Amino acid sequence: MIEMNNVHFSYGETKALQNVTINEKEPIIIGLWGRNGAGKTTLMKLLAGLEKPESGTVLVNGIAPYNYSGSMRHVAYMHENHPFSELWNVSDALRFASYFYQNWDGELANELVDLFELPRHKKIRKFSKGMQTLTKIVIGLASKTPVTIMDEPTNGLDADMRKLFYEVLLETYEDHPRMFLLSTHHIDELKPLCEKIAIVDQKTVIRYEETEMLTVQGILLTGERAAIEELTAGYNILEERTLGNVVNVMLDDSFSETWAERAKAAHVNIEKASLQDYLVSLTKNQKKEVQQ
Ligand SMILES: Nc1ncnc2c1ncn2[C@@H]1O[C@H](COP(=O)(O)OP(=O)(O)OP(=O)(O)O)[C@@H](O)[C@H]1O
Repeated sequence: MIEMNNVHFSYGETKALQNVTINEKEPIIIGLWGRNGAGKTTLMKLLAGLEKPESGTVLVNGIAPYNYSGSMRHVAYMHENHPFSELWNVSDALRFASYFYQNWDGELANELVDLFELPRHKKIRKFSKGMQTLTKIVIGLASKTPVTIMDEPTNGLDADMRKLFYEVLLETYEDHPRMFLLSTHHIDELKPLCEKIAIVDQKTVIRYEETEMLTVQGILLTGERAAIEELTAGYNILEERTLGNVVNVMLDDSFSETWAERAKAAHVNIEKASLQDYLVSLTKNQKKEVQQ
């Protein structure tokens, strides 16, 4: 479904992606996580055919999307600044989308507009940020394109609407399995939906793994310095904080029963770090290593 091999891309003199390789054949939901400026948007633009790779190959559903007029049959990209015309209301946007997307599901689009309570005749440019996001969600889901890419799909949504979005995404995915690539800065909320997660950092994809494998990573240990040092000798410490006599560290290892027992025996408090905290520490750490 998506293939990126040794892809490099620059905006003029600014290198945005280097040596990116990510391949996925299955129609699964993928989370795309990275810090600001990591390269997520550029990666999505390359997959959507909005930019041409400087070198390397980009294929979506077997086609090279750049400059290919039929690319919208294969890939839909709902980006942050979606180009809604100033004149368009929701009905206009849905009508235009129905011309572009071969598998367009008008019935689903109308159901979602009602579900999200979007006013059909108000100009989209006058919508709140959350309402604009919901309009893009309607188009992305109803497009039923084999690869649907959504940039920060929960941007501006309140907690209720985020929940509703997760529910309808899963429902439409179950009815019509296809690939979704969803970028986010906040992985903990999105991770129950995602079978795999790609982590973009320092202009490349540093990890692409099953969500299940990633979520066990990251151990928080709190206790006296001597006990912590003995327990963690030989392990990769991602972050360390000292509060008087007490040290708190995050280890780059899988949380397990064995670790829980070792910590208990050493009178050290142990917790599983959240995936978000683990990824933030992991990518901070890589930054330090690069700067050295
Ligand atoms: N149009 C552009 N012209 C020049 N440089 C750009 C342009 N767009 C992005 N960049 C640079 O490319 C790099 C990757 O940016 P990109 O927008 O892909 O990151 P991102 O992970 O999507 O960031 P964010 O989470 O902040 O949206 C950054 O260094 C950014 O400054």
